[in-house]
Amino acid sequence: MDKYNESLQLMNMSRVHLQEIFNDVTAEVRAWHVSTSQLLLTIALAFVAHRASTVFYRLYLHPLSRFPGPKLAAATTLYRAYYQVVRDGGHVAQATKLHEKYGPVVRIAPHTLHFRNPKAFEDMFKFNSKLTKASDFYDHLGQSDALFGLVDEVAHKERFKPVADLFSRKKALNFEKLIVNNGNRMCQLLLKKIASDKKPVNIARAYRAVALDVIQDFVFDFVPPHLRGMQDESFDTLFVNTTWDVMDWTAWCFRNFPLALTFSNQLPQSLRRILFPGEAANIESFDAIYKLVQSNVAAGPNWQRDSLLSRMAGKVTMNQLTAECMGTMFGGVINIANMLPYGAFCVSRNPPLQEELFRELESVWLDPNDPIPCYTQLSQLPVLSGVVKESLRLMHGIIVGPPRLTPAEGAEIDGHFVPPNMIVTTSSLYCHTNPNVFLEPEKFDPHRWDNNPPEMDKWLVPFSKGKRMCPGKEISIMELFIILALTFRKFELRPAETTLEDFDWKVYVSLHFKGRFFHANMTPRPGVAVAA
Ligand code: HEM
Repeated sequence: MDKYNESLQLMNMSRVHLQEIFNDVTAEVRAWHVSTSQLLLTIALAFVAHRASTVFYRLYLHPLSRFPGPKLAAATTLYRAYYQVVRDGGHVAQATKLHEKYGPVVRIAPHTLHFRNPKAFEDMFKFNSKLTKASDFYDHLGQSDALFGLVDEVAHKERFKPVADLFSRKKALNFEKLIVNNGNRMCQLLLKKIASDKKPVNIARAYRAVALDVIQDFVFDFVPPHLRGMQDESFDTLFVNTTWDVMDWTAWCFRNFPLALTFSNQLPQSLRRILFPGEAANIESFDAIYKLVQSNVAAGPNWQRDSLLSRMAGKVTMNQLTAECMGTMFGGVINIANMLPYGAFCVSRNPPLQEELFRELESVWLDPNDPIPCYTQLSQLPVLSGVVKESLRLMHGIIVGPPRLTPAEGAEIDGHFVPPNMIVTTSSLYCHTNPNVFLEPEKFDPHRWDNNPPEMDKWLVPFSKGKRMCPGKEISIMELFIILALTFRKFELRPAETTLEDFDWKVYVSLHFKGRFFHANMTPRPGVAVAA
């Protein structure tokens, strides 16, 4: 609400300011005895001349003009905007097509080069890279003043300090109990649902809800029941819905046309829901998270547990704290809620693989009503490890790259010198589908990971690489192991009206499925008991 009022106030101030400028200009013009039509014509001609000279500069004189690519993309960002907004997150697919035509490096926007060779990923994200985050990408996500989007390395280091060891491997292991508790609750709710309703289960929704509750336990000190993901067996709750709904074309629209955001800010929420559904969901989440942060902070400093919020409260402003909590909450849900249903679908559509995984789990976990074996033991299981790695590989993590800015001295990327202050980008997609490393790369094949081939491990990069890689890697991998182990030890799944085409994706920050949520007929394995 504060954000809304602030924007309204800003708009009113700009309106008054514009009116004053208009009055001044009109008075000046009258003094010169120039007619309004003459003035408008002059302005229009000046505008056209300015645009034409900009296009000329970009095409023939710009530091990137020697790089190949469509002329339209070199001339205007509208080319990229078209694929992002109108073709609904289709720009990575288009960049891939452009690479087929123009080779491994393509100019996809006036100041941006897109690279395809995995070596470019290595050069951009190596630990000592001098490239920095490209701010416009993070600004439009509302993360410019949060860990995810802070460009300034010193400011980022300061912000990360209080939470650094919360993400460490040792602390991640302490977090295992919370993941197991949430996973057990998901299984109990699924059992209840199956017992009361013979229809296929929307397991994708259940996975989104469990991922949400796990990350909430990491981020907040406490979360009231009405904001949890797993309130009941419908898994149909505010954040379960908004973490899905925010991922639509509106984010790209506001990135390319910031005025659209100003316009959207003037609309009542009901109209915004129709015109800009993703942004409406964003506002709903922001307001709810802001209040949640406020109530958590008010309850401190006698925190119930060690959390991102308790570590940061008092060290940053309320707006910064809300952006941190929101960014980490969404980051912790969106990818895991892609990987779990995709991995579970690929296993369940392959009955011999499902049986093999079940037998492997049964060998270390004889009675399904006993507590799940510890993560260290699960992580030694080869079939389960292969399933987790294939889910990570084929869902790609943050598939957009994300974009980086070259330093003052320029940078060498995949053998090309890129001048200073240019944006360079690539995608984990090209590392994960490189046929020289992954034979038949499109195939979900957990056994390709038998014997842990180091070359394949090196190119598994959904969490990115280097000093700004994902600090939530350990927690995420542990979560995938535990939730998939619970699923396949306790249930047998058969896909219901879900096909591989439902997992076709478009691109926002991570990928977003175009089809229906994964539904499965779920049968409890023999001996699985519903808790009283
Ligand atoms: C499978 C799940 C996940 C994937 C694939 C993933 C992927 C990524 C990637 C690729 C980045 C780097 C983005 C960039 O370069 O701008 C990133 C950053 C980040 N991730 Fe994750 N993430 C996942 C889960 C999580 C979880 C569970 C948490 C929190 C517990 C988390 C917290 C963060 C934070 C705070 C950053 C910003 C790091 C920085 O710039 O300092 N992520 N994530």
